[in-house]
Amino acid sequence: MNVIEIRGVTKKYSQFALDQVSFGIKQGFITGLIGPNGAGKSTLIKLLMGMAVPEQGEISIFGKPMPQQEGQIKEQIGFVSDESHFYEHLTIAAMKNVIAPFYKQWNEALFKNYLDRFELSQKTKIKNLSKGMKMKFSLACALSHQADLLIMDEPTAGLDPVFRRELLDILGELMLDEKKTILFSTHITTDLDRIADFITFVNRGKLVFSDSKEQILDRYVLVKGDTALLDRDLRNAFIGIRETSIGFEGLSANRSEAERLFGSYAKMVSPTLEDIMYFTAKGGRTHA
Ligand SMILES: Nc1ncnc2c1ncn2[C@@H]1O[C@H](COP(=O)(O)OP(=O)(O)OP(=O)(O)O)[C@@H](O)[C@H]1O
Repeated sequence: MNVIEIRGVTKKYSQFALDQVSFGIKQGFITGLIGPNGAGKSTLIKLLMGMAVPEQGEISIFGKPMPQQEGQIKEQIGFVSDESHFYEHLTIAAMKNVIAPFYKQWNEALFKNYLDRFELSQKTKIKNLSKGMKMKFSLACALSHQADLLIMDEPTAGLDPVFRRELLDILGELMLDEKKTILFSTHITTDLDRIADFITFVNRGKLVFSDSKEQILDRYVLVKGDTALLDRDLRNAFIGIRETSIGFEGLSANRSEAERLFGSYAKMVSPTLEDIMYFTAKGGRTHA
């Protein structure tokens, strides 16, 4: 079952357009939303959170239309963003008192539990929190109203490796509850190598793919070989290619075709998500 359905969504800014994007987010899994800087990840998340409205297309969350049923939908969403939406002059306790009444299911014991776990004091003022501490507070708030869907915009940006790993462990723990779903945008793809089940990739405002991580890594192949092997047709078989004095590396989205074209003359290796993102962004093309 899909918790989020996005159909033909278009959002235009003066210099950028999110163009006819469609995909679904499956319940019970972690989906990573990836794309290079300026690809449209935050714009997509803003549309999901009702912070921007699409010019075309439809968004439904838990089967309800967004933004028409925004209030009900948001009860079920925990939102974590790297932009702080808190009042800087308030303490954690005072800020919590502003946030908690918005949620019917706010659980004070759970909130205190997360503050202890994240080593945050209720008395600290928001303005005195580091970036990582703000992220922890934001996560504690998102988790304390027992939302079934966690939407996180670049949650690991600016975090040290220790807390990054702790955060990924917490997300892994949450997934033990099969009803929970996490959508997590990042350009640090190694975080997703660890925990994501599905990957949605946007590039220059277009959807490149939205698929299970296994299927993606089965389909794509990185071909490495001598540049003398390449002619124009073979170059065009790649989504993106990098040539150096010692040879070429090219990404193909069709493993069997690459094997047919290059046979044993080139080396085939499995790409990482970072390779897929790099070559696609460099090639500048979208592909199915
Ligand atoms: N309110 C706005 N008005 C005009 N342009 C905007 C607005 N919001 C975003 N953009 C533009 O839309 C493009 C996509 O931005 P977005 O923040 O969605 O990208 P992103 O994938 O989240 O990038 P990053 O990884 O750098 O955060 C950018 O070129 C940005 O300048």
